[in-house]
Amino acid sequence: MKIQLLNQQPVFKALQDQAVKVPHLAELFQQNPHRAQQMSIESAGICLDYSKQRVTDQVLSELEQLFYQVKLPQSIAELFSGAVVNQSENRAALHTQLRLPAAQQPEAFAVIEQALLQMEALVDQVQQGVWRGFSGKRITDVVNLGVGGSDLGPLMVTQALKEYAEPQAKALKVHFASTIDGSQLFDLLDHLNPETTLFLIASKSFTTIDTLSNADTVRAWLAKACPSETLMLRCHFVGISASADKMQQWGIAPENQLPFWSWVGGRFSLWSTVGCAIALDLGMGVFRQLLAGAYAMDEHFRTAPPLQNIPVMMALLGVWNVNVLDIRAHAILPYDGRLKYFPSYLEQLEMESNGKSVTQSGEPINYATCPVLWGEIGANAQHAFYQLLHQGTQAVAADFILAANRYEASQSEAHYEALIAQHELNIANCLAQSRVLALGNAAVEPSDNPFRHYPGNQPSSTLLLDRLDASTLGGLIACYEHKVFTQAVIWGINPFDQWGVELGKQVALQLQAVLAGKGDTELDSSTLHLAAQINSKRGRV
Ligand SMILES: O=P(O)(O)OC[C@H]1O[C@](O)(CO)[C@@H](O)[C@@H]1O
Repeated sequence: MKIQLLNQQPVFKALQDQAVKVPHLAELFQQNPHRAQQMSIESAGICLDYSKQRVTDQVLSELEQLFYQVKLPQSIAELFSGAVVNQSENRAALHTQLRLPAAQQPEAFAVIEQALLQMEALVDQVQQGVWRGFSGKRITDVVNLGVGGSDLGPLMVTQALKEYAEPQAKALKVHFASTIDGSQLFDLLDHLNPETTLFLIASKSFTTIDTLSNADTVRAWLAKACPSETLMLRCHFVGISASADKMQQWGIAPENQLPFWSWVGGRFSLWSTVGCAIALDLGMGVFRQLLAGAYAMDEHFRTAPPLQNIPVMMALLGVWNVNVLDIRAHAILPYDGRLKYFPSYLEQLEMESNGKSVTQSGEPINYATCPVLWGEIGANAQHAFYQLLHQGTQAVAADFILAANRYEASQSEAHYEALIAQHELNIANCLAQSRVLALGNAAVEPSDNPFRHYPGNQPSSTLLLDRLDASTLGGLIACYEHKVFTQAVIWGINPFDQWGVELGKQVALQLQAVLAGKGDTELDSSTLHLAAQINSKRGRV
């Protein structure tokens, strides 16, 4: 089927005509004192305030028309129904099915709850000390070996929700190692005890060299300490993958395998058994609350009208910024130290999904798709790259993410009041930054000094959470997943494949041979010269 391109949609020209008509944000706020109330949507413990986006009522009405012209209602229904939305790989993308409450799962998806129960049993055994290492000692440390979607989600969630860890999970330390160079393992293995460490090998394909090379390194490390290979494999490795065969070939027996399925995309997989590290670190109850929060957002996405729909509005505003206002950079700015890894998580979710330049059916696209997306804890980034946001030459859109409530559990602690004061300071900083970015200094604190000139008019949205907990975090992640899907439909691309990462993997294999002095020397002079220099510096000439 030929996809209709965004710039061929009837309303696109009208949207372009609006670009020059939208006044500066300072003026928009002056014109309408109720702008923020009118441009806020709330659902599942999350409020999206998009009043600091450069839109008028006319633009919103045209974006709403765009939603219907690209047939988003049908596409959303198809996504949830398990239609083949990933056409280049001929697959459904059913991450939403993973968070449907068990009571509502149709028979065909009974495997989801079965896999969760299997994961729960494993988590219980490890947390209760029933699962033991080869010498009979209880497991004290778990290391998740995975990369991309098999690492970033669990890493981000465990960091974000540490303070909600259930009592039985607290004794266990969960670590993550992803880097192909082995540097994380190099640091970790020095401190870990082979008798008491369990490794989760998480890889959807079970072919990813980054993860398998880390797995081989720990296997060698364990083999030195453990007298029996069978015992080592049984007591120290759990495989999490969509390929039972490949896990088996590596040496992981069926009883140590946690399954998931080809219809769960890697970067959408934290809701599956890939979330095992989350359940081990925080408890199965927390993991189920995360699923419930995501489900609440799924329902909101599926049913709310476009202009009242948080993910849809985030997507439409993103398209307006990228394709009409020509803003090609997007900063993710959580004002919360617990969301340290949220920007990296979204870098994969958004850029691996929508960093595409051909349509679902393979025709080239002649407009921009995913912007460059990056981020950092907002208050820290104020002391790093905010200078560019305020006074640089790039237009940048931003998402500010903030929890209204914080430090509620530790009221009896002596330092509680000081922490509350810090939270208020943090809130004030978040609000100050989005205000200055939007309005500039003319409307805030006028000055003739050119060094103190802030042009403003940098658009941003604020995602205000009631509090950051498992439920709102689940909703927040689902919200970005649905934003990504909505944008992909508007751009006419497939968000569920990632062919762009394949060629590099292939070429790395060739280069391994070149470095070993065996490969084809028909390479570009830069690569050849670098390889020769590296070999020479390593004394391998
Ligand atoms: O889970 P796997 O199969 O090891 O893949 C890890 C990651 O590698 C990628 O395929 C990209 O190389 C990601 O899409 C994926 O999340």
